[in-house]
Amino acid sequence: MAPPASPPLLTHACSSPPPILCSTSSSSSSSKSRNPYKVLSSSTSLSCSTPILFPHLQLSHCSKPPVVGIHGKLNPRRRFSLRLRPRLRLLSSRLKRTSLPDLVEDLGVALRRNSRIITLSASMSAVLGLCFLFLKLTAVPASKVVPYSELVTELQSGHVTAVMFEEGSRRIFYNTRGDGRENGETVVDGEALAMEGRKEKEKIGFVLKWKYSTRKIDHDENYLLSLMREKGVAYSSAPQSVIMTLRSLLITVISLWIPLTPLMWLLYRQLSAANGPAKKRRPSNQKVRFDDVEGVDAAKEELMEIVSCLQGSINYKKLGAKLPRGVLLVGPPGTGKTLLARSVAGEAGVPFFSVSASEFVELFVGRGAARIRDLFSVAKKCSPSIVFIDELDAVGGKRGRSFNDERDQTLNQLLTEMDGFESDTKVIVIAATNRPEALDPALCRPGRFSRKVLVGEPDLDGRKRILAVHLRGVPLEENPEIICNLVASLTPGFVGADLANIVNEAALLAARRGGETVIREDVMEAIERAKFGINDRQLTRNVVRKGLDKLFPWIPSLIKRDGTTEDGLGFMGYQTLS
Ligand SMILES: Nc1ncnc2c1ncn2[C@@H]1O[C@H](COP(=O)(O)OP(=O)(O)OP(=O)(O)O)[C@@H](O)[C@H]1O
Repeated sequence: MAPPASPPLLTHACSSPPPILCSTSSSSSSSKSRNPYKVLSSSTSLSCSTPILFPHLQLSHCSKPPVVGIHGKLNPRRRFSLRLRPRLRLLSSRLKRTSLPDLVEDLGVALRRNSRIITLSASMSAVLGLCFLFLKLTAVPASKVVPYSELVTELQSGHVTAVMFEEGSRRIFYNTRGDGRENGETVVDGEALAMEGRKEKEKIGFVLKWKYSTRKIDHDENYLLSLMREKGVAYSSAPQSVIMTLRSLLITVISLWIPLTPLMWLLYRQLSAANGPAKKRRPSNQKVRFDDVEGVDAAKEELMEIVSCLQGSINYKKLGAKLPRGVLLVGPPGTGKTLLARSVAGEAGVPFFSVSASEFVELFVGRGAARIRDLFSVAKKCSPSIVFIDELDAVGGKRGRSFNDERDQTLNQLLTEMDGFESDTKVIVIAATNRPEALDPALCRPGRFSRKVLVGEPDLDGRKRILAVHLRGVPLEENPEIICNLVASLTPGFVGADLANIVNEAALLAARRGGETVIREDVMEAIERAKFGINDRQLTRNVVRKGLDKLFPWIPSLIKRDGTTEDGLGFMGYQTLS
């Protein structure tokens, strides 16, 4: 990737040294011409004139030199700088490079991709906006809340003109002389409106007209009523208006739901993820054929028979036979079990449902079983079809070994589903595992995974044929057959995945070289990489000596500089012939 063109180049020393990409003046001209950016090791120090690329990387990793103030004190302001200027410059340079139509197009693509999230957020915002509008429109100036004793005092002094008890709550509203409502007109108006049950809007006006409110004290009603009768105060009771009830309900809901929303969202995600695979599971059109899988002839033959049964070229029903319900592919990793299953689907031309057993491992008890149910119901609808379960041991382990109830339930569901096929339902379950010994015996009984197919490591001939498959699209300098023979002879014990990787590595090495074809050296280097890994460090005697010295510093050097031990033996303690 080309580095950004215009970000400013910062120049300062770097005291903490994580490797960063930068150009250094110390690099030799030859290496510079090939790779202008090199990784700085901890020993490489940057001079003040060292231009540093990607300032954000550098700044986040390196501590700046302390900025010393006039009195020799550290200037803390500089240390916590947000480094806005370089960031703004970077942003503006990027903006300059992008045109308006591009931006509009990008925006359109982003909107289309996230249309579900956008619709959800828009509707949530609209609902919240409506709630807010409702609360705003129905907001009324609240009556002044006073202590109960004040109401009693005002009643005793004869200042109270009218009292109203709110039904279904403990609130008491009242007005006093001298607050503009003493002539009783408005109060009576409000009371009258409430009593007559007129429109809700007018009822709000009723609440507005009460200047004070207080909370009722239990067992004091009799005293309060006698006091009001004695003073000749008009008193009444009224229910809370519908709008006010709605309002308080809404406030309660919002105040409860807003903190709960993140939790609900997490729960929703978990549940929807649980439903995901069944929803998403669509029969895939397999392009893999039996020709693409080599070196596992016995397994191929077994599976070819199933394909013939599915296609109807073998009339197994005539002799009273039943189609095998399950085929278990057993073998070491990378031998082509998944590839074989895909080729079965490709050859049979039937829908293929591929799933990894770990997808059924769920947090909530019963979710894994539900997924299995969904998967099989879809597969049955699309029959004849093939269900492929990779790494079956993730759910098919022996039951009752742990307290993992969820896994046991999932396995029970799988057993039930495999039992539940009617004899004419053409759904074949192919499963793959590297650990057949870990499987529950119930899975392997006849009627479920009755057919076990061993997919083993390929022999010399198998390796040659696998290589030929993977070298089909690779331009080689030499005859492919020679390369196949060479690689196959050098890679005993390698499985299909290893061989595919060698071919890929060789092609990558050729591309790195800038070559048009893959040459023998690329292939040899790829084999070396596959066998020994990528490591520049040669295991010389010196390196071994240093390593041993580091591990056992208290022991006097076991190996001399010439590679022999004190007693003249080789460094591993053996007398060598050389
Ligand atoms: N017999 C083979 N013929 C051709 N290619 C093979 C063969 N075996 C493996 N490969 C290559 O290796 C890749 C990985 O193989 P695959 O996923 O089928 O292995 P697996 O046995 O299912 O491994 P695991 O048990 O780890 O899931 C395949 O995509 C294919 O490119």
